[in-house]
Amino acid sequence: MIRDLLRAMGPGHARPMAAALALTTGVSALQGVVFALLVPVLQRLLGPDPSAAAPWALVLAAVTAVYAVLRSAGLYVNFRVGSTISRALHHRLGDHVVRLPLGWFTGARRGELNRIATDGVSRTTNLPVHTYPPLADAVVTPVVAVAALALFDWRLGLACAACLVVLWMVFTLTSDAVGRGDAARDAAADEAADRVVEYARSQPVLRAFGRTEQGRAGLDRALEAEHATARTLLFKAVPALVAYAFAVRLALTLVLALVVYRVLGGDLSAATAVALTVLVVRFVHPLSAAAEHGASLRMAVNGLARINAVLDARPLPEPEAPVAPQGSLVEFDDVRFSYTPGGEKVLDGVSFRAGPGSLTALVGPSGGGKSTAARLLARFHDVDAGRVRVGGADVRDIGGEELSRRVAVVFQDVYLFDATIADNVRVADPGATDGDLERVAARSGLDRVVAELPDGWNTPVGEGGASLSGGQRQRVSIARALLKDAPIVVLDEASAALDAENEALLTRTAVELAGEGRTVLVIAHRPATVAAADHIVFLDGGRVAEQGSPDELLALDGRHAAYIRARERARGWRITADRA
Ligand SMILES: Nc1ncnc2c1ncn2[C@@H]1O[C@H](COP(=O)(O)OP(=O)(O)OP(=O)(O)O)[C@@H](O)[C@H]1O
Repeated sequence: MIRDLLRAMGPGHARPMAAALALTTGVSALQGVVFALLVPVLQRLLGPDPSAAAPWALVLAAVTAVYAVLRSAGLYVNFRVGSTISRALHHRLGDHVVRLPLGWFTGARRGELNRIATDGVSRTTNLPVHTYPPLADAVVTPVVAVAALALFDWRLGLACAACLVVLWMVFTLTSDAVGRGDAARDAAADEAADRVVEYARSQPVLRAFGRTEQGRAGLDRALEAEHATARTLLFKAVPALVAYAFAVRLALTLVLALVVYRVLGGDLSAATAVALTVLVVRFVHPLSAAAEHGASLRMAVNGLARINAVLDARPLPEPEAPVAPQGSLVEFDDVRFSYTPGGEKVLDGVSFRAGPGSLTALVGPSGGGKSTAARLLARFHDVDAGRVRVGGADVRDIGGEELSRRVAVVFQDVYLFDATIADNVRVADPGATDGDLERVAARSGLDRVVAELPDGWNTPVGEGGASLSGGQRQRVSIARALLKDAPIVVLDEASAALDAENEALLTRTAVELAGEGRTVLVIAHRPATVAAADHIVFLDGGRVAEQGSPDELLALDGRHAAYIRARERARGWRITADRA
């Protein structure tokens, strides 16, 4: 547990953590000494000569004063450790996550990361303040007091020690049961959180097709599964906690019965019996609370395991001696790739070239591998075999920053920050002047969007860009890519319906960018964009089924031509081999 915590926090925290732990443990042990000192004080107070209690009372007062000071210091130190843990875990997660390949951030991972960074970290932060001190009081204090008790009466000490061993076993079983149930509930809660977000996002589609009930089925299933795991946790935890509380009371009753038995047998004086009874009864509450804190400890352990699982996710290796690409030729050379190790091949021997000053359209049926090819070019993932080259250099040998400078991607599902339009475009170049913004806005069609909005460039776009239309978001995204001024541009054409103006905009931008000497790849869904391309790569089932110029592929009258005819029929278009 401590090792897991230190691993999650990173180097430099071992000493302060060990000091805080030692202080908390020492304070609990000292509390045991305070309780044990009550025995000689009470023995003498209740005996024939109460004045004999004075020296013991002085010792008790001195130890209690030291205990009070250390307890306050411990509280302060533990609060500081708690905030250090919170800061360290957030920084470590933040620093690590930005180095993870973009392919790591699937929808499910985003939900999980959110819960880990909030719930997982807060459980761990609670450890030094709310979990460990009461647990140490419930475990260390009785152990020390029992050891001291053995000095007064070894038989009673032995009986108490046996009780503590049995209680420890029940305690371990209890917290294990809660820990297992909690891990299952956590996984179900992650799934439910993802489904809620998905349901909210899919509302426009579900309502458009009147399928809100059917669309809820997945969410209902996930919520039901979460309830089921919460119920299971309850059914496991409550009997375990009740059994533990019963075991504590049974053990204390047995010890008290032994005290009475020994008094009646004349082996123990009444004064000692009263003193021992006070001592034993003093432990009922902390011992009873131990199971709850043990359960919290197990939950924190689960949270830590999830934090460490994120920290164990490996970033893509950066080259030790980065190679500088020469130019912006893009080459796919017999590329093979699957999303899961040993899983189905999503790209299987894909080879093509996209040269500077040309527009290459990746075309093909849904699931053919077009987006995957674009992601491999931007190195969201590494290929399993073959090579993706930029300017003659394998993308794995180019530094991450250099590759990002060279490749700009306009995604289909544009994400905008909850800031103004200007801020969103400036993400590509924070130092861009207003003039730079106007220039890229004129080229991307964003100028018309800005002109129509009352606050112009200063219009807030809402979370994720929610207050803009799909077409407006795409224009912001294109403006952002233009501002980045990268020599290689990948445009993922929206497959959803956009208005005619927006449809034409992307094609025009792609042609213009290629005309300026850039390497442009478009994941093309529209016949007009395909017709405007210099080179078409038709991907089907992860393989290049055909490739060539639009004229060549139409003349071939193969898979590509049939696919385009089908799409034209669907849209009521007519295609010619002419460039747009
Ligand atoms: N993150 C992912 N994890 C696992 N499998 C994935 C992932 N992304 C895509 N796939 C799978 O890889 C295959 C190719 O998907 P890809 O998105 O590259 O196809 P596409 O040609 O771009 O399709 P579309 O035109 O519908 O966007 C599909 O079978 C898809 O289910």
